[in-house]
Amino acid sequence: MSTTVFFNIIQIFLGLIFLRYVYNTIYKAYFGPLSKIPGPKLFALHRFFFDGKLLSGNRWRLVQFVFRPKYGSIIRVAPEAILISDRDEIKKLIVIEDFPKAPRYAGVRRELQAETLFTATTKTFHKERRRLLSPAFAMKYLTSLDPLIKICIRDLIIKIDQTIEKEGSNVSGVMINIYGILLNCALDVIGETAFGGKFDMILTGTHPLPYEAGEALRRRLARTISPLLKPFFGDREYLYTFVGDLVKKRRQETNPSRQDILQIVLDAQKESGMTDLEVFDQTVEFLIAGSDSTAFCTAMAIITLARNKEKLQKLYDELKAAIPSVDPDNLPDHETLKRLPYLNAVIYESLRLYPATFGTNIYALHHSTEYWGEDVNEFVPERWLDPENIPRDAYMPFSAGSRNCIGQNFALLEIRLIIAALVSRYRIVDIPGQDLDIVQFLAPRLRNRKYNMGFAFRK
Ligand code: HEM
Repeated sequence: MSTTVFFNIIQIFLGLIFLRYVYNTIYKAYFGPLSKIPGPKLFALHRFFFDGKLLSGNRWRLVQFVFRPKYGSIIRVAPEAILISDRDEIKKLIVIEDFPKAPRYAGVRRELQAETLFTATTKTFHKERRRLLSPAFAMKYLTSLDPLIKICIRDLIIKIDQTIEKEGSNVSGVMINIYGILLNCALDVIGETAFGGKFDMILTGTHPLPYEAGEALRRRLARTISPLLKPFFGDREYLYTFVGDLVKKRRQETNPSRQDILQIVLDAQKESGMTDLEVFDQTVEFLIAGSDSTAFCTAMAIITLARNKEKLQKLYDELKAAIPSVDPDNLPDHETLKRLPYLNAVIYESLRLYPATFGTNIYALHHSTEYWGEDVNEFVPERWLDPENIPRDAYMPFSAGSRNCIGQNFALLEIRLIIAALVSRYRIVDIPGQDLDIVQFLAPRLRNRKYNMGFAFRK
């Protein structure tokens, strides 16, 4: 066979493969089982169009403000992806049918096969891992983590106090980057409760571990684009060494001094035969799942309060009656805080307006006039004071069903303590003219991790 004929055959062969691909793509988009679901037809051709929009961080805006009004509560956004914001359909999917998570979650694993609680796609694995780790987040156990969380809130107050004392305060107080400082606080809290000690992010502003955990996540996501990228985006050594040393040190203690999340994971290891790498994966996962999300929610609650002065005053009045004074060595008691109706109402309402969710379209569920009424976009904590007002199944800031957030009580405890401490101790003033530029890559956050607010001591 001549070379020309050989190349012609190869060309025809490749041409046929290409045609088959084009045919399948078009067939799936226009005639496949999902073709009846409304959505942008271009996006139905290839996942690339929807994924590509993620790079700017503004994909959530496109979904909420362009697609949702145009296509309704069930939208096809890729050949095999739909977004749902109808409460009955969401419930059916994640509670009643309890569908497993999509295979794409594997992308954030260390290795494609290395399942973790958050990324588990196998039901049996998830059930067992959840059973093993649940004690770390049980309400009773959280009470013993309370003093560890307070160590970090103490730092938060000391840091803000020092800034006010150093810079003096004018009418609107000293400028504090509320988002930055609350992110540091959330990182310190996970450090203190799951990594044997806070990272001192609040006091020093830097520690390699949180950076390295974020870097590992970015590298893992990059690897999902193509396995060929693995040599360029491999994991770095630091995380493994840090966690490895920590675990070794803890195991050497005959009578572990700290009953923290790390200890629960190590106890679970004894019971289940988890490998050291699995212990590593699980602790790093808590850092990733629990820091940006909690920081975002706490910061949005404080910012929204400061923008609604009457509500801020109402909260202050409630706190003042319940906890007369707050200082670094006298922080509010969570047992008292969890019973304060307006504090809880503020937190629930802020989580409604700014949910830190992934997956299904919870943002649209929380912003639906059909469920919440005409004031859906307003900050109305009062709606939470009467449980009858809350629409059933239309509120899921921590998701629902078997894959709901294992850390939700932990997060609520932390958010209550922080908001109560800040509102009781400081006069907090919004500084107008700043953009609340929310971007979402995995969880939502403020674009530059920055929002300045005025802080002064309350008289
Ligand atoms: C306000 C703060 C938080 C919010 C809004 C939040 C929200 C969520 C949501 C919506 C999910 C479901 C995700 C999905 O379906 O893919 C989830 C799962 C999870 N969250 Fe959170 N979370 C918060 C704080 C935390 C904290 C503090 C931790 C741990 C220390 C944590 C650990 C986890 C884990 C491990 C899962 C996976 C649970 C499972 O699949 O069984 N979260 N979270």
